[in-house]
Amino acid sequence: MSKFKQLYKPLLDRAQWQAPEETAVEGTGFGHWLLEPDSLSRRFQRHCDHFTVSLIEQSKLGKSQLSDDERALIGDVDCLLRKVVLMGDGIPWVFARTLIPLSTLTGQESDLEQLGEMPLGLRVFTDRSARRDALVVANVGTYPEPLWARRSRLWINEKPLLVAELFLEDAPVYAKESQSWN
Ligand SMILES: C=C(O[C@@H]1C=C(C(=O)O)C=C[C@H]1O)C(=O)O
Repeated sequence: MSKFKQLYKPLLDRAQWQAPEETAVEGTGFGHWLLEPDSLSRRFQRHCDHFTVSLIEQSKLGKSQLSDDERALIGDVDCLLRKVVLMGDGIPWVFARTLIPLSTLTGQESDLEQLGEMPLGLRVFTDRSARRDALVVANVGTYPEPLWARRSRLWINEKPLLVAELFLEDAPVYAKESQSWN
């Protein structure tokens, strides 16, 4: 099992998700990253010379293994599970876990199963129908070091997928300059 899965999946599993307005993230430097409505991948590309995705795992997840939260957001459906690490200039920035209902992997979206190390967001957000909702955030760090995560539902051609992202220690979201609006 990769160190990323061993280290980071438990952190996402125990996240106590909150709506952004219930937290103090809005208007902060890191908040602009956590609340990014467009593609995070596109934003990361602007903050490094070489943005890459490393595929950690891709497998089928039976509907019985969904959490109640997940089931409420994407339905009681079998899914494709995709786990990746997003890297800027080779430095791990985000651990991401995505649930794509098999019913979303149909028609024009059947290619999502063969993404490999192509960033999911660059594929999804090229579609004019793409939108993000149900965004929640959580601090899964240990005081005084925050470690922020977010989860949101993406829609493409009115079909959902659920993305959870853990912003790792070296991500630009924690950089001093991110305190400015950008
Ligand atoms: C949804 C996006 O895609 C990003 C890339 C992912 C992947 O390649 O699996 C998963 C989550 C995101 O961090 C995005 O760019 O906003």
